[in-house]
Amino acid sequence: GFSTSRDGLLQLSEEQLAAVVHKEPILDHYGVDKTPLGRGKYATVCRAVHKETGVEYAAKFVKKRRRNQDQMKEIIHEIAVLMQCSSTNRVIRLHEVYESATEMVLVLELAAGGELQHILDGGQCLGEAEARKAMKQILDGVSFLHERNIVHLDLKPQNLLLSIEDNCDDIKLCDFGISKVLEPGVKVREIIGTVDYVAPEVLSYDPICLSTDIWSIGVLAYVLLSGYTPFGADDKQQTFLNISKCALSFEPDHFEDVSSPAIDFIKSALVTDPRKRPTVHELLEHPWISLKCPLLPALPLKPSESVPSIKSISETPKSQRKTFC
Ligand SMILES: Cc1cnc(Nc2ccc(CC#N)cc2)nc1Nc1cc(C2CC2)[nH]n1
Repeated sequence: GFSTSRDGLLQLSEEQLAAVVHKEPILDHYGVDKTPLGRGKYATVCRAVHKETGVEYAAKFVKKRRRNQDQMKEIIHEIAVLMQCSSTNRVIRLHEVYESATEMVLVLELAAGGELQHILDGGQCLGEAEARKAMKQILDGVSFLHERNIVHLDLKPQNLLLSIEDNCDDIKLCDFGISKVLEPGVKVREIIGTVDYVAPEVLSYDPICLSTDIWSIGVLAYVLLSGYTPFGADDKQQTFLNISKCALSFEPDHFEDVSSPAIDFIKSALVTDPRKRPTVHELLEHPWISLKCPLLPALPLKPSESVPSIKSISETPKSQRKTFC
């Protein structure tokens, strides 16, 4: 088990840490690419190949000190969260940790498809079926976290990784660098996160809760379906204002072929009062995601079954008609 400190950070005992941290140089065991794959807030991530096995990973280099402040508590928290998430495929797996004088290096599962953001670059968006499939996986990952009282606080397309390039069949959450564990009675307030995805309570410095992630999920669905951010503006201040006022609009030409269940899903999450937002489990039950009605029968039907003709459907009493959607 892991203990939490007063500020929402998980802790590891000396033994737990010693069990995962290697003190020798990572370069003794891995070939690390010079060009980084990308940068988190305070980290550099490079492709790394294990010399003996040839297996590829993503090595995340995190400075132990930042602006002359010790960051070990925050780094240990990220390691502990990743260790708690080792039983779900919806979160990037932690493999090993290396420690040098100045850095901690998290050796993480490589998602070769890169960031979901990459698909959205150039103003692209996903088709509704793709967006639904992506959102279902993201909700599965977030429900795993929320069941453990972990709030991610930085859900955005850059932190959603694809196992396979341009393919939304296997999406993984990453970057728990600013996540928190919410304990009853522990007030966590953080003015962080990425502007476009941050919830109103973060801007007004009110306590953060699991529903802070639900707001970001609403923004994510809006972006995947339209390619636009709902509150984006030319400058940060205006974006903050749009978020605080929850100035939400659905431009007809950005949403013309988006279904009303999808619009309703977005509207239900983008509610100013965090207590009025659905939980992640309620979102998993939302008609857009759970697709309450049965899908069209997979063709071809068995020879014995004939597809009912329109005439026979109209003769079938309403109560006995199968609904297709
Ligand atoms: C092919 C690829 C391309 N670009 C990034 N960008 C990136 C960099 C840092 C963070 C922020 C973090 N953490 C998020 C995305 N990650 C990739 N694969 C990863 C990246 C990783 C682990 C998460 C680093 N596994 N596979």
